[in-house]
Amino acid sequence: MKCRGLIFDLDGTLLDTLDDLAMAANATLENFGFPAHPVDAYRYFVGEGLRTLMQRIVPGSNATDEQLNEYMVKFGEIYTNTWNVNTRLYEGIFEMIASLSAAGLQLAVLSNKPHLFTQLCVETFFPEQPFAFVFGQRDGVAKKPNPAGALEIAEKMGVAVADILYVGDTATDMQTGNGAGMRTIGVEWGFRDRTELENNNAWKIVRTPAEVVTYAI
Ligand SMILES: O=C(O)COP(=O)(O)O
Repeated sequence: MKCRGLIFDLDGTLLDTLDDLAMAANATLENFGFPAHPVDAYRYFVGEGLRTLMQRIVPGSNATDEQLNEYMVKFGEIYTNTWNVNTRLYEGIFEMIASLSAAGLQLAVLSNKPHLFTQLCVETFFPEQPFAFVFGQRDGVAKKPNPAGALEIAEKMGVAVADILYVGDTATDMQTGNGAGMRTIGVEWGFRDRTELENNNAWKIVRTPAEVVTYAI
């Protein structure tokens, strides 16, 4: 075994959530009379949690906390009903998780998506519950790239950080894993490009989920 545990990012790594996130965010903008953004722009808007997403998509940069809270509530109302229209596992993810799980490795998800939506996504797409720990953004825990969530998972797994692979698709993910002292794997099928992963010191960069398995087992 080349590691004892793996932590996965969710949006852009396990699940292609881009269309549904963009649709709900644009519907939120429309609700408040703001212009929509092209779906591809959301590749860069998403990644630092829901509050930051709202800050990035509304015009100007002077929204108050109260306004941001209102936007977040509206987004939540919309996304609750529409999160699963086009969302799907990336090709090869199901098989990758099945192989890692069958090998007895401990698996976890760590996302900046709100915690309840993270749990909903994982429960829906992985009904066989291969992940021992599933954490989205939670009150009281610093979001990624702060390594707090990754370190908490390592402790709960009872595995040294050097024996954990952290897999994600963005600079934030590479910074999180590296900051926790884990080896980071950047995935090319996600929201961002290879250069971003290189510039943020990915230990390895992979083109397919099957390659992750070769670094793990
Ligand atoms: O919803 C977000 O902001 C990002 O979610 P992720 O951490 O799973 O990429």
